[in-house]
This record gives sequence, structure tokens and C-alpha cells, in this order.
Amino acid sequence: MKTTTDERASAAATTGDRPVIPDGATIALDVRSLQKVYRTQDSELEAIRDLTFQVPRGQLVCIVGPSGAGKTTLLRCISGLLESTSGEVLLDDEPVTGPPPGMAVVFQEYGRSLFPWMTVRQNVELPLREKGIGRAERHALVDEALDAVGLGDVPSAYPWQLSGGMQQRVAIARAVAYQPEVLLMDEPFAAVDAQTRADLEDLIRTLWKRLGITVLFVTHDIDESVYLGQRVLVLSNRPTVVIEDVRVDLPDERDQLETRSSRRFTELRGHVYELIQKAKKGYRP
Ligand SMILES: Nc1ncnc2c1ncn2[C@@H]1O[C@H](COP(=O)(O)OP(=O)(O)OP(=O)(O)O)[C@@H](O)[C@H]1O
Repeated sequence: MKTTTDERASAAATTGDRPVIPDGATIALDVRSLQKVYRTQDSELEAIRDLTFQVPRGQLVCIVGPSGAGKTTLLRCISGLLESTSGEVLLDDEPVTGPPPGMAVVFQEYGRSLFPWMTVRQNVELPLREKGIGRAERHALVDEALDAVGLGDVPSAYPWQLSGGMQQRVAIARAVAYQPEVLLMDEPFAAVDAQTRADLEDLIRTLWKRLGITVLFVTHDIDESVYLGQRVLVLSNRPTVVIEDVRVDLPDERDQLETRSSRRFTELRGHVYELIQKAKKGYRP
């Protein structure tokens, strides 16, 4: 990936000087001085040093960083699946101490996240049952979610009868049907082909806009982070801190061809690329 010095300078000059959080926004997610040290009997590994950021309700934020930076660790702490060493995560001003009811997570390994003995409909319906939603409403939510991801015609299929991209759509439908306030996605498209990936990216933006949910999306892919996000949080290498919080000032309507070939997209992607290169070399602010 090549970027010119002019492009980088231009992106740097215009991403840092405007707020990534609009004035008066309601904060959905508040990550405060989060630290995570993995401890075993004879070793310690500090994955996250100090992360502080806020996500307003309804924002779509992408997180990028070098491999092993601690992105998955961060999502696991935010989702309450992992206890942090210090600091805290607040969802709507309430500390997260276990998986909160208002959160859903979509992981990369769709194959492992779906139950093979359950049909598509049963997989999507399961968390709704656990949430105690009545039968009629459950069915309506499942139908709506499957339609939204373009799987309205295969509710009786089993996951193993579907392609990888379709299985990931089922995982997305399950998260969406649950009507989360915050949706966490950990490299959800890493294992699908490029064309499916583009379709799923557009699907996420469509669902995000339609449902008004707050989305935190971890990806390895710099282009994907700029294409999807309103904001890209760039992380340092381990132990992780935020290097830069980049505002993505692209038009709200995104198009795979038009947006990705626009000058501004190239500038932003160049800027994030440069930050990642610096991160890999050990740069930290
Ligand atoms: N359960 C664990 N016990 C000990 N160390 C762990 C554990 N899970 C992750 N780590 C370490 O913490 C660091 C951060 O891992 P993490 O998976 O969060 O990074 P990542 O940014 O998601 O990586 P990638 O981009 O490669 O997916 C790594 O050095 C990893 O080896």
C-alpha cells in the first residue's frame, strides 16, 4: 500500500483538530484507565497498559492495531467475559462486571459460534428465549433479523449446510435479533472471501443505521476500518495504549467503489497505515 507524503500530511492535518465525540452526545460506553495483565503461576503478560476512550450512543467505532496488540483482550474486557486488572468499563454509567444484557458479540469463528444441531432459526432464537421474550415476539424478531441479513429463505437449514459467509450472516442476525444496545464485533469477516466481505461490510452499515445501535468493530484491515467507521481508534503494540483517535470525515453514504476511490479515503487510509507502521516499530505517544 503506497501513500504520498502530501496525502499523509493532509490527513494528519484534518483528523486531529475536530472532536471525535459530538458536543452533547450521550455516552454509551466509557472505558476508563483499563489495564489487563494476564497472570499465570510463573509469568505475567501485560496485554493492555492504559486505555481510556468513550463511545457515544449510536456511533460506529473501528479499532485497529498491530497483531497481538490486545484488541481481543479489550473486547473481552468490555463484554464482561474477562476481568480487567484495573480501571473500569461503564455501559450507560453502570460498571460492567459480567456479560451485560444490553450487549451482543460477534466473533470471527462463526463455525464455532453456531450450534450445528440447531437450525438457523433455532440458533437465532436461542438468546431471545434466554432473555425471556415471548413466542410471538421471538418469531417476529427472528423473521425480521433473517430478512435483514438476506437469509429469510433458509430458516430451516442447519449451519453446516451454509457457506462461510452465510454462517456469518446467521451470527449477525442472532446478534441483531437480540436488539443489543451495543454490538461488539471481533474481526467478524476475517475468514470470508473478499466479495462476501464487501457485502457484509455494507450489511453492517445498513443495520447500524437502521437500528441506531452503538458498534465497536475490531479489524486487522485498515481499509475496512476507514470504510466502515465514523472513527478509528489506533492502538499501539503491547502493552496497549491509544496512539490516535482518528475521525473519519467521509460522507455518510458509503459505496464500495466510489468511497474507496475517493481522495479523502486514500488520505485517511494512508494516515492510519502510517500510524500502524509506527506502532509496529514501538511508537507510543
Ligand atoms: N489467556 C491468555 N493468557 C495469557 N496471555 C494471553 C491470553 N490471551 C491473550 N494473551 C496475550 O495477550 C496479548 C494480546 O492478545 P490479543 O489476542 O488480545 O491481541 P489481538 O490484538 O487481538 O491479536 P490479533 O490481532 O493477532 O488477533 C498477546 O500477547 C497474547 O499472547
